[in-house]
Amino acid sequence: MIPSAVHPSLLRARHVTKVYRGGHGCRNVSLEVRSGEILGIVGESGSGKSTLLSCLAGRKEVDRGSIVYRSEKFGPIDMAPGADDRIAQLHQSEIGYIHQNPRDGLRMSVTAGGNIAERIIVDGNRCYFDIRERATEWLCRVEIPEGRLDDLPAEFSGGMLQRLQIARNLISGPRILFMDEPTGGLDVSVQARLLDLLRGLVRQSGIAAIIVTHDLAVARLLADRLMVMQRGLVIEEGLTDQVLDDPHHPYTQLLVSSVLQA
Ligand SMILES: Nc1ncnc2c1ncn2[C@@H]1O[C@H](COP(=O)(O)OP(=O)(O)OP(=O)(O)O)[C@@H](O)[C@H]1O
Repeated sequence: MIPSAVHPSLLRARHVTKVYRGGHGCRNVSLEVRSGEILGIVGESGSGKSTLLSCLAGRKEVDRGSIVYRSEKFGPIDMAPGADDRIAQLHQSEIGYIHQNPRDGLRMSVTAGGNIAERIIVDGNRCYFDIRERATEWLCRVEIPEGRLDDLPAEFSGGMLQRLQIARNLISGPRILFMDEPTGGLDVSVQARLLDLLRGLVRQSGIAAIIVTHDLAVARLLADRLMVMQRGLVIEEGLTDQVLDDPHHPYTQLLVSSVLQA
């Protein structure tokens, strides 16, 4: 049962721990995210960022701790997988999840338009012209030519696939967006355009977001606050500029200086 006390945060995690057979996933992580706030989670490969993100989004079971999302429709929801069958509904409406590999977040056998429209169809919209119009509008917002509406994603470049995944997630007006290395695996120039686009869309809509990245430049551009992870633990957190310009923990200092030297 979720305590009935009302708290202003959209997402609240307490002492989240996920340990794999082979070792650490994430340990004892507590955080809060409020509406309109972008939290960055940074750290080297294997530090536990993706594990934490999956747990927070209710996609992975935790061994210990609690995660509560304050839904607009349902009120406080325990995000432990299986704890509440409304989590699946939230993933079609109030919650968005951007995978590093867009193929994991798209239906590759369905047209671009079908991919984008899925959430509004699930939401009950049955008007063909309206659905097509909104899908076209979102295709244009993510800078994909509207003539590609009926193409299959397999015919798209990596950057376009990622933009399609973003449109698919944002069309339902989610309140919180989880992003796992959204620009990973893309060329630098494609990355830069995608980041600009993401920043604009997230800021315009005022939604909360949690972005996992190993790239401090991405974190600097998108995040208001940062958490730095090492071996499953959060070792430093604060406002993004504060953490990156004046890192206190030796590991954060090393991360920042390795970028400066690159
Ligand atoms: N399904 C799994 N089974 C066992 N161990 C796992 C699993 N997923 C992740 N791990 C281990 O947990 C640790 C944290 O991995 P995780 O993928 O969360 O880190 P990360 O910071 O996101 O790294 P990357 O940026 O490389 O994805 C690593 O040691 C990893 O090998």
